[in-house]
Amino acid sequence: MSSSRNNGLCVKELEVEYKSGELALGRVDFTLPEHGIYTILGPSGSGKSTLLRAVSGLLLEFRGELLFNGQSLREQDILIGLVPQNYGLLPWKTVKSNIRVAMKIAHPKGQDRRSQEAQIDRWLSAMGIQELADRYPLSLSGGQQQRVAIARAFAIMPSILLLDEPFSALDAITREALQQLFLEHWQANPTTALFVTHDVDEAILLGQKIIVLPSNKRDAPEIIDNGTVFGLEHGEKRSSDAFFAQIKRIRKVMQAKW
Ligand SMILES: Nc1ncnc2c1ncn2[C@@H]1O[C@H](COP(=O)(O)OP(=O)(O)OP(=O)(O)O)[C@@H](O)[C@H]1O
Repeated sequence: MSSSRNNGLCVKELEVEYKSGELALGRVDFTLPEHGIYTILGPSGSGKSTLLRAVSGLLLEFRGELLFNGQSLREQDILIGLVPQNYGLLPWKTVKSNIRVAMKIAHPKGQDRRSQEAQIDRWLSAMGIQELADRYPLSLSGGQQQRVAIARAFAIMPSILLLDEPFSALDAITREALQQLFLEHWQANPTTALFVTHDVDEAILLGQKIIVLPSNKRDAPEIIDNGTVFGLEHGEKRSSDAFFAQIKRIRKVMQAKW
């Protein structure tokens, strides 16, 4: 069971049906290697958030199996970070306290107070939001709240990081800057990441593979290898031939399956 083939997050024949009988997520099968990053594209309602909720442990009823490094995900003490669509910040806590609380929950016997505070400051500054440390979430713009949510997700150092359209509220320039920032931090602090997006460019820029969910949940998802683009310098990806070839390929899949 410990062969390298099994290393990472294995999503095996996962299917989710709500009590109403509605299929929320058609069958999905993939293995995301440890410290790898896959992006997930799909039309509205195709089950992208449902997939993340099942992996995160928020959704307990599903068919299929979730394994991490060859063993059931639920039976292991694995730290999973989730950046939900609505950021999930506690409105009654300041930015700094939001991160502090998450770190305390994630690592109850963790660092002493001084190194914890230094760690929080490091993440706030990495996300360019140190001046917001004492503000409350509701006084921040959507983009600022997204930065806090991402800083918090990285600060707890999860083994698995799940991101549900984390850059959706951002203008194009800020979005590009945060994509680069996100990749830099993911490379420096490797974690196994699933990144949901509506944006085809973003899926190609950030994923080693791209999982395209179909609108008909009886159809199989398409899993597209994106190693050629992913291996390029981030700043060179958008202008590469490989990037344009991927856009064409994904558009074809979207025309057939959306
Ligand atoms: N709690 C629930 N009870 C019943 N059905 C649900 C529930 N949550 C989601 N669904 C249904 O499951 C399906 C998948 O929803 P999900 O939110 O995962 O889609 P999505 O791809 O993330 O959509 P979007 O891109 O709009 O965020 C939808 O048809 C939705 O209506």
